[in-house]
Amino acid sequence: MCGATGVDVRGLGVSVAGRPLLQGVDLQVPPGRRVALLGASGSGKSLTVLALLGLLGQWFDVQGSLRVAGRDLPWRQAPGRRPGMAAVFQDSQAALNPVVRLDRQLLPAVARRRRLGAAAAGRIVEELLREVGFEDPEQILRAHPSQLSGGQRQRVCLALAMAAAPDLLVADEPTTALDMISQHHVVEALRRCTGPGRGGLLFVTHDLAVAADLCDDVVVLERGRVVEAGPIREVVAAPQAPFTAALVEAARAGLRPAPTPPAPTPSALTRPAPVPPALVPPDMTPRGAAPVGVAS
Ligand SMILES: Nc1ncnc2c1ncn2[C@@H]1O[C@H](COP(=O)(O)OP(=O)(O)OP(=O)(O)O)[C@@H](O)[C@H]1O
Repeated sequence: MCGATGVDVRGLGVSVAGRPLLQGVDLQVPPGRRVALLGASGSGKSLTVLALLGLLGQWFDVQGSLRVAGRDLPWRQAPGRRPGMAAVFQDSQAALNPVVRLDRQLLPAVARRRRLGAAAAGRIVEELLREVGFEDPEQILRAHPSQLSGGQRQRVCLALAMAAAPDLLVADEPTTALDMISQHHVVEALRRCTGPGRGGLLFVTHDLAVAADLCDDVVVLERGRVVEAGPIREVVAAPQAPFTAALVEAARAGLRPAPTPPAPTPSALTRPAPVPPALVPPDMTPRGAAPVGVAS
């Protein structure tokens, strides 16, 4: 549904009681492209997402235009009515009913969204769960949300979002509360569900390393304004805005291995845990520095 033009936000401004919160935000997500929306806490990422999904409260004044597949859309629309869009949020616990088994949540939702009978919906649910990385979908379907880890719950939410076969998936800080291994599984699931030949992705995060691993482009927000935008590899290699340069430097510092401990024979307890290679985008390692995850 996003057609050849995808999603095109121009001059988005949001204010409340005359106080500007977003100003002149431009954001494009071409079909099948993965775009990171990056910014510090309070920079305006969530407001941008809410505007995109049509979910901003009436008390916000909104300016600018939103075109999806060449069609102008209003800034407010009833939940679930945005054509071609689906979303996952940070709090996967709140997105699922904790006291209802997952099969009783997923099957009716998929049957409704795809207009299928129970048997066909069951097959689609299994396919979706496999796509987000579950080898045994039946075991997941028999579980209650509280029996899953945060990362597993997030992938269930992703499967549910993909039931709508969205042209644009909005993932609002889906990995923020997760440990590195769970984060890796969620990132790989997002990679499988979006990209060329699939829908586009708007990946909202404050983590540049994860964004660089997953996304093609980046839009950097600072205090409600876009301070940098472009292909993420170029931005990481040569950030123009001071804020982006600080983010790149911080990400590099965070990814460097800890100094070698003084003990002559380092044990597993004194060594930094190895980072899965897929979590470390190659161009985040400064020239001359040891690759992350390789014990020095
Ligand atoms: N309902 C509201 N009323 C007034 N100000 C608001 C409201 N919601 C958000 N803001 C302000 O808008 C700015 C952007 O908030 P937003 O939640 O979009 O930031 P964010 O980048 O998503 O931050 P975080 O990463 O912490 O979620 C902040 O200064 C915030 O205080």
